[in-house]
Amino acid sequence: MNQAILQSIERFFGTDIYFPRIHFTDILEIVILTFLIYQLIRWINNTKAWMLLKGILVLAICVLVATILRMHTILYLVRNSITVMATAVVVVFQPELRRALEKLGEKQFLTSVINLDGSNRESIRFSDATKRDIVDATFAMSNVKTGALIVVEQAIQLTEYETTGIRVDAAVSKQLLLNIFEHNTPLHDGAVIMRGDRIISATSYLPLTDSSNISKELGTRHRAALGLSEVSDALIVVVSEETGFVSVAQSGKLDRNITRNELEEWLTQIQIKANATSNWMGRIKGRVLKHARKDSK
Ligand SMILES: Nc1ncnc2c1ncn2[C@@H]1O[C@H](COP(=O)(O)OP(=O)(O)OP(=O)(O)O)[C@@H](O)[C@H]1O
Repeated sequence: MNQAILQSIERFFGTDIYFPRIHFTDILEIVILTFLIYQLIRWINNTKAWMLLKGILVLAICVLVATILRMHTILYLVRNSITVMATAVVVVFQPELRRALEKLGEKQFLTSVINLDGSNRESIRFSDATKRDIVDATFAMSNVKTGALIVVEQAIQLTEYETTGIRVDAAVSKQLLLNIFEHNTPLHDGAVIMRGDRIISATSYLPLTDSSNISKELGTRHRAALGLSEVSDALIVVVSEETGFVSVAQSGKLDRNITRNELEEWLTQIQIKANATSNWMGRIKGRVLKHARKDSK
């Protein structure tokens, strides 16, 4: 039957049709390539590389036109300046390239897929009481226009940012958050980092985004929130000192001027995600332990 279909297709196209055999490794290769291309497109979209890509496209069109019209001098110049241009691209995009390599080096890229160091997933879950405290404190500060920057850590550990601030290690409460961000107190500057139900640090310094998409009216507090969201999976809550508006940054995007219900929704989403990861890791750990026990008998 299949042979008959193949023959009629061959007759239709008037040529031999060759269907290669597909192996498991081919499928794996397709999956890996799809994942890498997707990550590359996301990276290009979130950085200045998008502008570079547009520049390269314009240049490619110019070269094509020059080739069609046989403009030899232009083609000669393009041929001879390719090495210089490639070096210039590396120099101009050095911060982006460094960040991409750092991401790989710090295992953040891999830990976002699997937990390599076996760190306790449960520790990143937070309770409903913590969620309520964050929302209450955020909107209490919003009402009186107290600036705040709250980082809710997820799967990627933020140790390098935690160490730029002052260690707190205290249970989350609305009162503590209000106290930390109170004007003219030693801990009010910078960001608070939360892990699970605990505040682990205050006055932490976060990396600033250099994205040109962010509104000009937003200053460094919002730039810091967006910057951290570009290099980690954390959820960052910002209260503007100028307007009292509450915004949330995640995955390189800033959701501005959100309501109380929307903040609750954002926090519930990551709570659900943390639970799912924890259950998934728990199941794998359970199976590994079961096998280990069986082997030792
Ligand atoms: N890199 C950073 N990491 C953590 N916190 C930062 C960072 N940069 C600035 N901040 C915090 O932001 C404050 C300055 O906010 P700024 O007025 O520049 O920002 P903004 O986005 O306009 O916010 P606002 O609307 O609250 O004024 C600083 O006092 C500091 O607490």
